[in-house]
Amino acid sequence: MTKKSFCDIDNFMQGLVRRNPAEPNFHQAVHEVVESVMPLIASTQRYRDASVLERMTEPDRIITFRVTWMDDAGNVRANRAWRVQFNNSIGPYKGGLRFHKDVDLDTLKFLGFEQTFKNSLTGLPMGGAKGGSNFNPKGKSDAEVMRFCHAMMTELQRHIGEDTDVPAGDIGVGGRELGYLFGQYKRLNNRFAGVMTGKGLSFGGSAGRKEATGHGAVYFLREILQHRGESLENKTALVSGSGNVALYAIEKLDELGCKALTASDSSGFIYDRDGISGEKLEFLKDLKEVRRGRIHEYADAFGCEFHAKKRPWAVKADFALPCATQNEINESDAQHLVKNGIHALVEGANMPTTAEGVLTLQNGGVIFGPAKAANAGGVAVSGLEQSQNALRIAWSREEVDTRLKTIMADIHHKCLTHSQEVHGDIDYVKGANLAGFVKVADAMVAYGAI
Ligand SMILES: NC(=O)C1=CN([C@@H]2O[C@H](COP(=O)(O)OP(=O)(O)OC[C@H]3O[C@@H](n4cnc5c(N)ncnc54)[C@H](OP(=O)(O)O)[C@@H]3O)[C@@H](O)[C@H]2O)C=CC1
Ligand SMILES: O=C(O)CCC(=O)C(=O)O
Repeated sequence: MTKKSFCDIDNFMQGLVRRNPAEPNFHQAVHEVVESVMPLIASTQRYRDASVLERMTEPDRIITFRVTWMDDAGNVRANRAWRVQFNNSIGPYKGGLRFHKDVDLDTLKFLGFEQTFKNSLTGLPMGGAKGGSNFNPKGKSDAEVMRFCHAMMTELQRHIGEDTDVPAGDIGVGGRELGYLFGQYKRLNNRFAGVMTGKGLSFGGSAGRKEATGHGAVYFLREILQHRGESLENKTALVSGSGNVALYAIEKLDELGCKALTASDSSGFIYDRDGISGEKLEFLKDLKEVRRGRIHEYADAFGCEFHAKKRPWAVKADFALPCATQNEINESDAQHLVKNGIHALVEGANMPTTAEGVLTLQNGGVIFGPAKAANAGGVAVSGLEQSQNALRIAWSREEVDTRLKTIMADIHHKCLTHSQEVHGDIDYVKGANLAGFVKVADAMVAYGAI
């Protein structure tokens, strides 16, 4: 009997779209990877024989459940939640939980798929997963968020474990939510185990985890620049978002001598020509992490520009770090960035640039650092938190930071090793996709047809 050949990208994508209709984000994430890895698959018999791509694009398991909770007015409310356990070939499932009104299965499948490759790039033994709920934390009281988290963990706890699946935070899930979630796990199981990461420092969290994604993205940008004999000093950057990733990207940019000119939330962006630093950065952290206020309050307090309902990509700067959400840079935003001579764009958020946007940037000569590589610092320090929990020790902030820097440098090196030339420059997209793919694919081949 002759074997089927799946080495045609359009053919492969048509099949994927047919099997996963109405999931545009998932299609987008898969297409980008397939474009990078198909030539390698075409030339590698063992990957073709093992159908690695077909298996890698199908989640191992999707758990869907209802979360019932009570609001402050005594109304019973119901939300939908998911855990997408995508691939555990190289380690226990690992990836964040997202709480946002727009969360759906499409979003979580794209994120779980991306996570598999990102976790592989870190060099740590972690598989890929993602979860979350369409619960909207905006405007909810602490007590409502607590009741929602306790209700969600009442079901989720059946599916996770330190050697099975280890969730963490993502959009809408930070220190407060992780505390409520972990507390309920501990109560229901009577076990204090490393089943979640991003925990508070007093109950098993790692020093530096909160800062790791933002700091790591800037370390990745620094690696890109160092490779070309350049630096961050006396430069400027556009940052979007003002949540966990954005705040600590701004902090590290400032520390390394680069002014962050912008920050945003879903209501618009602020433009501070003097840069967000010192007491202004502390104000922004308090505004977003403690008071949960809106971004215009920064402009009100410091007299800078606020642009309602706009994104920052038309402002002139040296670098761009999108750190808010998926597809926040479209083709027209990318054209603005190219026109303004942006030198490099590094993705702090997951898939913040549309496929057309990526092409426009790359064709326009912008160095493009994709999310899988650039924002892997967060999950990498989550992996370090797992190690510390397993060993029942706690490393110092300096120790964790040193390891994070090494991991980001290694990821950069892997991208170089696996990249191909585009327009005489390094293609970090291909490099990251290939490096992430090979490790997972080799493990799948080793297991045989399971
Ligand atoms: N936390 C982590 O460790 C990691 C996060 N990431 C990715 O980074 C990105 C940001 O996550 P994180 O900082 O943790 O999340 P947060 O919830 O802390 O912050 C999210 C920020 O993005 C803004 N935002 C969210 N959705 C939208 C939208 N649809 N349009 C405009 N702005 C929006 C939010 O504004 P508002 O409050 O108004 O909604 C907020 O400023 C996500 O893509 C996430 O998947 C990647 C790796 C690790
Ligand atoms: O720390 C983790 O486990 C996951 C972080 C995350 O969700 C991500 O990398 O997108």
